[in-house]
Amino acid sequence: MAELSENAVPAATVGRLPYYLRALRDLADEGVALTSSSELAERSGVGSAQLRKDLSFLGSFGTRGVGYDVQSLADYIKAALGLESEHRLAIVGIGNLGHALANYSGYTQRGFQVAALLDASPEVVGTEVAGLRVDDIGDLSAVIAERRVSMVVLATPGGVAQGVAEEVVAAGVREILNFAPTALQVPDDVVVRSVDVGGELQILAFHAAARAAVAED
Ligand SMILES: NC(=O)c1ccc[n+]([C@@H]2O[C@H](COP(=O)([O-])OP(=O)(O)OC[C@H]3O[C@@H](n4cnc5c(N)ncnc54)[C@H](O)[C@@H]3O)[C@@H](O)[C@H]2O)c1
Repeated sequence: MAELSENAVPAATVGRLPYYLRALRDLADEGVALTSSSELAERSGVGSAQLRKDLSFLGSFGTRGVGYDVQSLADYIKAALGLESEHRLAIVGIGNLGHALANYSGYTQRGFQVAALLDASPEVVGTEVAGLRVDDIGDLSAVIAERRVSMVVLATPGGVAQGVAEEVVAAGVREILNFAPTALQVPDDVVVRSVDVGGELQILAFHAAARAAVAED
């Protein structure tokens, strides 16, 4: 399939595609060949009208009364997400979080391979983590070029994250997954996604407080 332009699909739809893909993979693993929009929506945790609308941005799928072909829809979403070829990652900052991220076993199944680990500490550089030798951050641009790294996962302390991100961008990387508690300033053509477990917990705390306030009324 031709790659979709970034602007053709709303960001919120792109954000749900991985959930549809995971649900389709589960169905395929269970030997299910055809699925309905309601089943796929339920497994993905969205409403079926939302699912149909999201899929309409990608093309025309499904046969009325028959449903969606699990494998071909999964292949189509994979292509839309740019997962037909493997993406090679570097994880920068191999502390507590970097170790956990390096040891995560789910990358391959989802289209990624960890190709490099980098850190600044002499105690960490040269050690082996998850089967890879940790490289020195000073060798960042060479490592990125040699290992054909296209995405970087940032797990350094917040205070150094901006500087590291600038080096990563200078080395040619355009996609960064940022775990550091820093709002990274990057050029317009660089995409940063930030993960914040603490922020998510605060949102849950908001809902808990709102529920408690209603119960008190
Ligand atoms: N987003 C989240 O939900 C979430 C959750 C946990 C931690 N964090 C953040 O992730 C980061 C890492 O947390 P941690 O607990 O693993 O910390 P840590 O101190 O255990 O690890 C940080 C690592 O970064 C390395 N480092 C420092 N400066 C560097 C540089 N310039 N270049 C490369 N490596 C460098 C250190 O040597 C260390 O190994 C912190 O910023 C923390 O706030 C975010």
